Amino acid sequence: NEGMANPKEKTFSFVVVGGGIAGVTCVEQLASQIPSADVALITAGPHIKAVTNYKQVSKLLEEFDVEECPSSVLEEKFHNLTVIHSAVKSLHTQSHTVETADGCVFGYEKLCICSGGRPKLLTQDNPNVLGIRDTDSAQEFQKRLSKAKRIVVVGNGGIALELVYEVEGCEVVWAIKDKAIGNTFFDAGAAQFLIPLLEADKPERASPCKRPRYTTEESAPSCGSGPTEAGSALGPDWHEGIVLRGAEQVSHRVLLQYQCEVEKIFTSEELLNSPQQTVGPENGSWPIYVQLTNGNTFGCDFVVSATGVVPNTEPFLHSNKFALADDGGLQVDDHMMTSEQDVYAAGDVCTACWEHSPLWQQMRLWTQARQMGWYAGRCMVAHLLSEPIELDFCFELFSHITKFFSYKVVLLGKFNGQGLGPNHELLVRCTKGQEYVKVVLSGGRMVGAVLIGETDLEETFENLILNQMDLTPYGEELLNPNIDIEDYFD
Ligand SMILES: Cc1cc2nc3c(=O)[nH]c(=O)nc-3n(C[C@H](O)[C@H](O)[C@H](O)COP(=O)(O)OP(=O)(O)OC[C@H]3O[C@@H](n4cnc5c(N)ncnc54)[C@H](O)[C@@H]3O)c2cc1C
Ligand SMILES: NC(=O)C1=CN([C@@H]2O[C@H](COP(=O)(O)OP(=O)(O)OC[C@H]3O[C@@H](n4cnc5c(N)ncnc54)[C@H](OP(=O)(O)O)[C@@H]3O)[C@@H](O)[C@H]2O)C=CC1
Repeated sequence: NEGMANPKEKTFSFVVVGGGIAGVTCVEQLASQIPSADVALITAGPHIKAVTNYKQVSKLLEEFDVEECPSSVLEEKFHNLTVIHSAVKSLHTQSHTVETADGCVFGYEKLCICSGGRPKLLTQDNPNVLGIRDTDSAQEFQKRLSKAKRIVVVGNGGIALELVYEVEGCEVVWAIKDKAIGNTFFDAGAAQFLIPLLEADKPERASPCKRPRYTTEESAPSCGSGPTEAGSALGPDWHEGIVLRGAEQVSHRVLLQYQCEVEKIFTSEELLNSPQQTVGPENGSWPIYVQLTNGNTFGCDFVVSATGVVPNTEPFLHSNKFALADDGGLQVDDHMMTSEQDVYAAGDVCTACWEHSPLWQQMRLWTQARQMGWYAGRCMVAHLLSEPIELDFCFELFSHITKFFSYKVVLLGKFNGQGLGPNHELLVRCTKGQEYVKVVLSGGRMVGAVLIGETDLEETFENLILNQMDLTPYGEELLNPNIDIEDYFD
């Protein structure tokens, strides 16, 4: 048995792998619910992520800040917790042990894998194609941007939306596959509402920079050595603590390239060696060139591949038989259990494979990482104590609060009509520069909503979605701004 090659350092009741929001929330549950149980958090990065200023906005909507802090903060809070800073190299489910990069072996009764994800880059090993995930990659991006005149951003999800709005002083060529911006979060109508903000100069910030939340200056104690391991994912407002400014004296300059993908990425040397290449007027003067499928080629300082995440599963797969989902995540059931005995998973690394509520879908977000970590911890405790446990209420309805282009954005349920086919109708109310409200109705009942701006509708709409009331009699009055909708349904 490979796992027994090294002597076991210690056996814990619970071991959690990963110091991101899923792992830390899981550990907090475990350590607080059974104070007599030995709990270990094994994490590759030097810091851990902690949820602060948690606020329950409504039944399901939640808001919180995330702080990167030394693990001692957690150990001081929970005396039954040990934090081990080393990457898990292998897992041996037969012997219930994990082995870390520095050769230590730890036993577990129950294990939760919360190893997150990493950027799904367009190309690997190209120093001019960057992904943004953790503090180090954000700092590298910031450093490269400060000298850049033009960058190409590829992808149409969360990171791209944030970057194209936040980056100043640098031309941004934004290449997206779709007809409208922000396909993972909203539809063409919402995109139309937001587009003018990309064309205008950015308003001056009242307070230019908040306290930087993400720093790697102080090094945390580690039981391992070797190259820096990937840290936890960034999260809400990550860009507020750092200056995202290029080398030019401009505010926004975004050149959108719709409905295209990257055909080829090549260097100026490759360009000179293939004279048939058709490129723009700056032929040869950029470190890297991106040829798009729409026939346009752009020279740039570097490319940001904001093209999604891949679950971090590798160290756990070797010699185990984990069932994987199509997106590469560890399949988990409605108790956050993987296909291997006594092994649970939560956060970006897992794929929720239970039969979902008709109003919920998985998205790899802070909120879901926190909810899954919390629920996985509760399940692990319940199973250890042989107690029953039911799927948590938070998985009834998808809910997310975030900010794009400085607007508050609330997403509820099937906000983009996901999976509903043509069998749904939309009601939209839009006031340019102020708010965009979209409601998705199916069979006369509200199944989703997108709220951009200070609409104050989230709680009422959440209730209407949860209680599945037939709204047919109200018709378009539902969005009549002259009616106080809360009174309407009292
Ligand atoms: C730039 C950016 C902005 C984002 N903005 C938002 C936002 O505004 N709102 C939102 O809801 N979500 C946002 N997200 C998504 C959110 O950050 C993630 O969904 C969430 O952090 C996932 O948490 P996690 O704990 O599953 O994984 P992670 O945070 O990735 O943590 C994984 C942990 O596992 C550790 N690890 C990995 N492999 C090993 C190993 N082999 N051994 C030991 N430890 C290991 C890592 O060091 C890390 O500590 C953003 C993501 C990025 C990259
Ligand atoms: N405010 C928030 O809530 C934020 C959340 N995040 C989260 O962080 C994680 C990482 O963000 P991000 O990288 O933006 O991931 P997302 O999953 O949000 O978006 C990825 C985007 O890239 C597109 N894409 C995928 N492959 C290619 C390709 N080969 N060529 C061109 N486009 C491609 C996808 O299109 P398609 O879907 O059609 O494949 C999609 O538009 C996500 O989990 C995201 O939810 C990040 C920032 C902010």
